[in-house]
Amino acid sequence: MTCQSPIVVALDFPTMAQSIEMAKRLDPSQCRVKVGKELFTTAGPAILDELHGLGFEIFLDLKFHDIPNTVAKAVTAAAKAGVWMVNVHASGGRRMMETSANALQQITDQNTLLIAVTVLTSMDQSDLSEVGINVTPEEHVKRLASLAKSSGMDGVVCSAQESSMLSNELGKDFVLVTPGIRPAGADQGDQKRIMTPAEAMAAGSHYLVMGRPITQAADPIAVLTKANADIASLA
Ligand SMILES: O=C(O)c1cc(=O)[nH]c(=O)n1[C@@H]1O[C@H](COP(=O)(O)O)[C@@H](O)[C@H]1O
Repeated sequence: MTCQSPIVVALDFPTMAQSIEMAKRLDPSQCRVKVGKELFTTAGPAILDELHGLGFEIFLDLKFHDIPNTVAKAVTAAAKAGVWMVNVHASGGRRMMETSANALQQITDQNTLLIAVTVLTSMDQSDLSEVGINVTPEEHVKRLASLAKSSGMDGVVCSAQESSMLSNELGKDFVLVTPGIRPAGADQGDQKRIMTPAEAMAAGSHYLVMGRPITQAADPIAVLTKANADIASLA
């Protein structure tokens, strides 16, 4: 089923049963889903089969960061499992990203998107300084995104606050995946660099990752429907 929406719902649940219960309330034409570290660690690859069986395209968000050979093997395994998108950390460097991109090119029957995480949306200037990076989040995102593009990545994960800058710098075809999406008035939680769904799309984001504002809402479908409507009204 072709998904009409840029929204990717993060199924950050502690059990397979809870994530499937949420997925069954969602419609694969209205959103994609994301399987992250918590769910994959508890449920294993079986969760991918279950969600594919429900008709969803899956972003497997395990943010691989290791030596080039290990990451290339991991993204290959993800592509063979048929996921729509998989990610690595751009800070793993050029050889890690190039080796992974080359490995995916060998798999001719899959078009899995390979995306690099730049600066996590939970981090701000002070978090970067503490790990020895003394430039603004925007500058560091730009540096890592340029490296990701020249290393063969299809796009990056960044905050929507950087989408406009990256779209101008790296072109409109370079895929921008933006978490830290908060409808007006929603709880910010641990996210620091945030935007609303409509603002993020207007800034040039291609895909919006939304977790708690949907999954923890009293009426998750209402929040998703409203976000899709706000985005559609931009067109
Ligand atoms: O790669 C990601 O998806 C990701 C990168 C990033 O920089 N920030 C970020 O929040 N994420 C993920 O996006 C989701 C955001 O969830 P909420 O904050 O609940 O909307 C979580 O599953 C995070 O793991």
